Amino acid sequence: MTLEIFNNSDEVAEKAAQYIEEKIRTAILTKGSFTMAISGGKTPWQMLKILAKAKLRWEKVFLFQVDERVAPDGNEERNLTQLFKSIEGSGIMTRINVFPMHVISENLDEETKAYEEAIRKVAEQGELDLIHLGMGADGHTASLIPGDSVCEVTDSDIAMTAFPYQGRMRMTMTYPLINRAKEILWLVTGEEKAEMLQRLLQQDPGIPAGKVNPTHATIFADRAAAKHLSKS
Ligand SMILES: O=C1O[C@H](COP(=O)(O)O)[C@@H](O)[C@H](O)[C@H]1O
Repeated sequence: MTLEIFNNSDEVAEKAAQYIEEKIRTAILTKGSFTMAISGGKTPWQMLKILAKAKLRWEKVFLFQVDERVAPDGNEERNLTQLFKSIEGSGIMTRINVFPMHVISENLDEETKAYEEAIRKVAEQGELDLIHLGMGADGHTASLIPGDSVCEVTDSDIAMTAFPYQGRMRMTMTYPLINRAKEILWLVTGEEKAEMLQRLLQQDPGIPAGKVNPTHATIFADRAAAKHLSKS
């Protein structure tokens, strides 16, 4: 696991966008396409806004969601709403292949299977080229929530949480899929994440983030999140 520390969250977003742009460029040149997944919350959107300005062959990019809240289409809490807001006006909207998690269906278990299949159709052996992850101040990542049995799922790539978290049920990528990714890019910013960043680096299995495969993982953090690190 590699750690890079930047001055602030704006710098993290800019460097992460540059990093992903380079990965996309190389993948398209070498194998013709790029498959990636993006998390939700608040951290990724600035990065995505910057990335959307890159001159790339966006029709070769397949973008999945790491997780989603069960809420109506267009709801501000939906990660998809924020994703679309981040790329609107950039000109990539009609070119990039976005795969929304369908969370307003009557049968969400069926939708989890359908999403898993959609990933397997475009990503060989269901291995995404890059998964972006964030981390909550409680150590959750994706919607792998502390104490929720969704963290124990090993036979599906996509699953529903057993309980609402912050008021919403969620659909999420599970460990098997996340841990198969060719590369993981963590974005961790803000002082409230400082303790969890230490635990992530120690691969502490007591928090959901600590159980993510560290082998091909890079963490981009800001100084606030990394404030304890020089002391440890
Ligand atoms: O609830 C969520 O939170 C985590 C962390 O979000 P962040 O904005 O604090 O980085 C996020 O990774 C996850 O996708 C999201 O649903």
